[in-house]
Amino acid sequence: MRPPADRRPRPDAPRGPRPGGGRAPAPRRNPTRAAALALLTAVLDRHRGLEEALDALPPGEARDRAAAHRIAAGVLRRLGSIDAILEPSLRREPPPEVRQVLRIGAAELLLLETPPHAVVSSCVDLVPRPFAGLVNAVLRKVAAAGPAALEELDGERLDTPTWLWSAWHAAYGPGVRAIARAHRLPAPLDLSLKPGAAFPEGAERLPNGTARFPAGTRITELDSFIAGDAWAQDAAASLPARLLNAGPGMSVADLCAAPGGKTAQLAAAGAEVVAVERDPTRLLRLRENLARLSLSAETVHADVAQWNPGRRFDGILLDAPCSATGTIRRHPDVPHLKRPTDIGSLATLQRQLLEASAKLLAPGGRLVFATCSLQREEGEAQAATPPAGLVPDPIRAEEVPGLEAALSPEGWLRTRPDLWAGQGGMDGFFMARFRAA
Ligand SMILES: C[S@@+](CC[C@H](N)C(=O)[O-])C[C@H]1O[C@@H](n2cnc3c(N)ncnc32)[C@H](O)[C@@H]1O
Repeated sequence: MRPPADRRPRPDAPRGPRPGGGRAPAPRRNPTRAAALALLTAVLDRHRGLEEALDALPPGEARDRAAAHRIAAGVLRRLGSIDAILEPSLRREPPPEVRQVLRIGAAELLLLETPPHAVVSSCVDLVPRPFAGLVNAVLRKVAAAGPAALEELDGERLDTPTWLWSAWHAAYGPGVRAIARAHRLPAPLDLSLKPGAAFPEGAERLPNGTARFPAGTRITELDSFIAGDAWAQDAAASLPARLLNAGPGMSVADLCAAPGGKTAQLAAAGAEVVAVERDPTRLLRLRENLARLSLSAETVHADVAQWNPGRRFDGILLDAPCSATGTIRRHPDVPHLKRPTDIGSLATLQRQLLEASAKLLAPGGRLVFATCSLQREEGEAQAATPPAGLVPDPIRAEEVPGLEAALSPEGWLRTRPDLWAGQGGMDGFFMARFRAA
């Protein structure tokens, strides 16, 4: 089907000195697409995080930010496929800004199915004049091919960087395809609730108690959030804190704690919690989150590797910094920002933090180690050699209803984005539990 005729002046028509004198006015840049361009340039050309890039957008209407995020996230999720579709139309590599605009146009035409007349001319208006004709011609071709063009590609493979595909194939075999497929969709909104809080209307109750809303739900409009009864936390992210079985009379150190989802769970369970975080801005956010929920915990600004509180704890939760490859559904910039070499240095840091944490555990106490990574170096390989003084305390099937298949023979829990696929999946986490010897 041919795209409908565009009544605007042809974008490649000369714009400049006009017969009557003076220059043609510069085309008005569509604010949503201009913002999407800023986001993609930040992530793909400057290697900045998508959230950080969103925060750096000039104050504009919320609608533009949300729509720009939707477009940019679509491009990041399907980057390999989009580039494969653009490739035959590009004789040479265009400047980065022009490539990003082409990707925006292609994502809108193929993924969001925005009508071509709304996409093509406003993408043309975003690029320098010499590239107007190219963008117009390429996007018209993409529009003519339509979304069916995507179906002819091996999108799962194309949209996954090779180093991640190889690592996941080695770890999960054919499961790599299901993981890659899960990364195409935005994650639902999951809420954890304070004990005794009413289950929110309209939410789906998952086997672990999480209240799940469809992707795109605005948390700030939900009654349980407004009432301070709930916080955003992926179903898988709610599991590590539960494995400590914390309650009144138990002292727990939540190490690497911000923004505090797990601190909130531990405090809500009645434990005496000390939350330790190295990043002062994130620590501030943790305090704000606890205040919003009317929960209390001691908060400490410290590097866990150096922290010496002069006491030991009955429970320790180490939710260690990691590559976050388990959260790609929520953070589609991750595959484009992380490098294979990051995994080794993060694994070294996790080891150091695990060794330091083990020294803080009271005799008989329990330690849970967790990362939101799908990489074995940041999970199974760490747990296979516990620090001195710790022995394995295998997680039992009855502790993780609905996730029995995710338990390894060693009693470690490995969640993946393709688990509970029919209900919207979950983040990829690794969890192992130990006891002080
Ligand atoms: C995976 S996030 C923690 C998420 C948190 N547990 C929650 O549930 O909301 C890791 C956190 O560790 C912090 N961090 C990284 N290295 C640290 C260190 N050496 N000491 C303390 N905190 C650290 C990061 O700033 C980040 O906030």
